[in-house]
Amino acid sequence: MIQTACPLWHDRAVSIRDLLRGLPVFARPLPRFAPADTPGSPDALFVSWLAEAVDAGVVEPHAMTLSTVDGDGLPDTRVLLLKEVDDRGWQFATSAGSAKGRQVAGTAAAALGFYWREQGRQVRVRGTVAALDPQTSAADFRARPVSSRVASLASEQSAVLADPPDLERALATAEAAVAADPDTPCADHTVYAVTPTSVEFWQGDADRRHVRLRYRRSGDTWHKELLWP
Ligand SMILES: Cc1cc2nc3c(=O)[nH]c(=O)nc-3n(C[C@H](O)[C@H](O)[C@H](O)COP(=O)(O)O)c2cc1C
Repeated sequence: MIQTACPLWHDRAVSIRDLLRGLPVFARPLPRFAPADTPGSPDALFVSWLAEAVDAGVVEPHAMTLSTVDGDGLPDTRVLLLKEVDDRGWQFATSAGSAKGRQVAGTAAAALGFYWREQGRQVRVRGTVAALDPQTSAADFRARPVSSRVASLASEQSAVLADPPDLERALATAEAAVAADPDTPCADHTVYAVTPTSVEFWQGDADRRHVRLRYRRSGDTWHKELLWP
């Protein structure tokens, strides 16, 4: 049985429901968003929002949820880091053999979600997803810090870890391999790109007059539309 030092919730005087209802939301100064002044493509607006998030001190503004669909049609989601946004799409790096890697190999569709809470901003990206060329993945792997390369080489990401010492042994083996040859490649490490078909920018407002702007792609053209909050 797993022992836990966490205090049990029912030792507290307040119910979870009451605690949740009492939590404030958007109770801070939030930026204004004028959809009329936005660029023609969502990438340009995303990059400018990202820069504003960095300037505002948002913690890990490049952390995003990646949602995928498994072979039974069941959605799955997890947090990843955004690696790049360019004309190849919105990129992330992971193990092709992981759960998400297998899911996108089966269903090439994905959604990304960003939440910059300090600014009350959300960005949603929906589209198709594909692995980039192996050279891009290899270059991305080489550019990672040693500890990240060792971790990737050692990991059978998402497989069941039946015996925790297996992980220590795999890390020691990977560490030795990288020490012997710093350019040890990792065939499993893959950069994927999401090609968006729609991108929504959402600016929260304390009075619930949230502003939503969606870009929808039709062929090579982006159309912009406002959505009811
Ligand atoms: C802030 C944050 C950043 C993360 N970045 C990555 C990442 O860039 N790549 C990755 O494979 N996993 C990353 N993870 C771990 C994933 O959330 C996830 O646990 C892992 O990729 C296995 O997912 P899967 O079993 O659905 O394939 C990150 C987790 C957090 C909380």
